[in-house]
Amino acid sequence: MASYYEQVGASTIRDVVDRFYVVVLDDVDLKPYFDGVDMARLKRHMVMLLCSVLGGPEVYEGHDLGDAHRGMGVTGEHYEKVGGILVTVLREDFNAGDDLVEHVATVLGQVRGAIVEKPVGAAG
Ligand code: HEM
Repeated sequence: MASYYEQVGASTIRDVVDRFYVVVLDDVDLKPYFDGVDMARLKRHMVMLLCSVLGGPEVYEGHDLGDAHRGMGVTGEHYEKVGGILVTVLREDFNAGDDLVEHVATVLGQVRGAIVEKPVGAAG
């Protein structure tokens, strides 16, 4: 059976990532995290990561996700928001099927612990 990557194609994955960051940066709570960030590089790394998560041949060459987000103080609430944006973009803007969306949601659950530094509702 064709991998999700083969079904979707690398060029669509690039479009998904472009759209994803448009929505993320449009959110007043999320935007400040990305001040001064090299977005071209970030998008390139996110595309590689998403391609490999979907079964493509790309090898993720960015930092380990824990290292990449260390010190940012990403809250659980903001994590759910970002993950929710990715899922919504896939489902609503790109008509991704349930299987693909569920696979991505599973991976989001697996990497959450590496990225979130503050539990939901924690002060500060
Ligand atoms: C939802 C799951 C997430 C995934 C899969 C993810 C993935 C990534 C990847 C692949 C990078 C690039 C690392 C590198 O270039 O070496 C990155 C960087 C970054 N992420 Fe995330 N991320 C997630 C959630 C978040 C959240 C919730 C926030 C903040 C609210 C966030 C903020 C950032 C920022 C600001 C950078 C840039 C770091 C820098 O270049 O200095 N990420 N992320």
